[in-house]
Amino acid sequence: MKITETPLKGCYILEPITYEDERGVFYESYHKDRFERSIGGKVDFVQDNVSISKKGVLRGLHYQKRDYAQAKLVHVVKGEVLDVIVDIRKGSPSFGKHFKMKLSDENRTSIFIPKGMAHGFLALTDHVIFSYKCDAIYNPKSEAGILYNDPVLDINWEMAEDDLILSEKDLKLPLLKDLKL
Ligand SMILES: Cc1cn([C@H]2C[C@H](O)[C@@H](COP(=O)(O)OP(=O)(O)O[C@H]3O[C@@H](C)C(=O)[C@@H](O)[C@H]3O)O2)c(=O)[nH]c1=O
Repeated sequence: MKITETPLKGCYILEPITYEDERGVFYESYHKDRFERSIGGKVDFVQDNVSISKKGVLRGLHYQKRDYAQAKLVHVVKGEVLDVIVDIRKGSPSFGKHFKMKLSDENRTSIFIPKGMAHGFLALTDHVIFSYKCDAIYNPKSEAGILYNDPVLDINWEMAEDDLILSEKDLKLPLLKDLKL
């Protein structure tokens, strides 16, 4: 596994070794020991999630507050997404900055997102299967988020606004400046 730290401290890109033969492909999507050695710390994942999205679906930007803050290990099983991570850690030198990257079933790359980040992704293909591990359980009362097109974040989603599909909930998310962090 190749690991590279992104410009957001503690947020890593993980590229697995893949094995291809006449049957297809094999790779380890998660290996606890190697993963923890690579990031230099322990993470106790307690929930695995899968979402399936049509092309143009934008989910985000989400985080859970305080005691339910989640670190995530995200990965695309099928299709391609533009994955976006925003640093909302108070006092962080990269506060308000984002990192984005395409994740797909071709690059087979995962991103480790530490606690204190907001996360979202845009499905670039139909029937995207997005899979991720979380180190804190889902808690609806702790759910929070930031509006995907908050001008302060200046995220280029690389798709026409008219083609984006968002939930009612995500369209009503607040701006970064209005969050109580
Ligand atoms: C996230 C989540 C949702 N749900 C339920 C609540 C709701 O009825 C339905 C759909 O929820 P949402 O619309 O919040 O799903 P979604 O927009 O896919 O939410 C996810 O977005 C990405 C970007 C993330 O980073 C995740 O942490 C998560 O917030 O699933 C759970 O039961 N458990 C969970 O862990």
